[in-house]
Amino acid sequence: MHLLIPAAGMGRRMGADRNKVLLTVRGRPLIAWTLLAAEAAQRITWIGLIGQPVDQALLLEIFDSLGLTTPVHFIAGGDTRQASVYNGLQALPEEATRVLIHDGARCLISPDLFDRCAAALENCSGLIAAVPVKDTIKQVDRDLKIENTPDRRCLWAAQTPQGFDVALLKSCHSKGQQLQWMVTDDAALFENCGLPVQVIPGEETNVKVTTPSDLAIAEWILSQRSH
Ligand SMILES: Nc1ccn([C@@H]2O[C@H](COP(=O)(O)OP(=O)(O)OP(=O)(O)O)[C@@H](O)[C@H]2O)c(=O)n1
Ligand SMILES: C[C@](O)(CO)[C@H](O)COP(=O)(O)O
Repeated sequence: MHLLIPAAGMGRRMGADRNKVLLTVRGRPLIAWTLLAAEAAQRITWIGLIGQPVDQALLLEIFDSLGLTTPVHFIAGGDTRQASVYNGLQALPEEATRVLIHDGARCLISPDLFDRCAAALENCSGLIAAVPVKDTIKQVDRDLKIENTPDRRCLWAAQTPQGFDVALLKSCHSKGQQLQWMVTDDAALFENCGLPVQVIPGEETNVKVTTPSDLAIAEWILSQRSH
């Protein structure tokens, strides 16, 4: 299975002086943990690491230091996650018919979740990992007045990996560019095109490291694994 790892963000909400995937967690750059999980997965055979050109040398140094056996290719990212994934899709080998897309910032993923998503993608053209929400979710208006409380039984928090038929996803991304859709995950492009997306149970620990408190959470989770 081909895997694209978007890792070309700026980490604004982290407030760090560099791309947050380069920050150290339990002695390793955050992105190293993501790459190691992909390496340990049985079904990942190719990795496209999408990064900003300014980070290329350091990212290449990191995956060289890991001694990965899975082929890893650097792909230049874009100004948004959507643009970065678009670039990644253009860089896929011709033989790639299915692709998993996993946030570099979700460094706590287990190899098993990669493999479960890859296996499930053999039976559908679009899927996401997700977990049921635990909080009651409120939809609010611009004045933060509650407008609606959706039925929690129908609410799942989208994670990554997200997996798709490559030709269909390329078509949805192109339509999104033409119609100027701005989405925060690739599944939304599929949905906007009226294509089905299946939810696969994700992992509570598959958090997206976004703010400083997430770094502390990642440190703790990784410390529990090394016991
Ligand atoms: N132009 C971008 C923006 C984001 N990402 C990647 O998409 C994933 C999810 O994005 P997010 O957590 O929002 O990362 P940042 O955009 O770096 O964070 P922020 O929004 O706080 O700046 C991350 O692995 C990030 O590196 C990317 O490849 N290209
Ligand atoms: C793709 C994603 O991780 C699903 O929850 C999320 O939408 C990424 O959002 P971000 O703002 O780019 O971190």
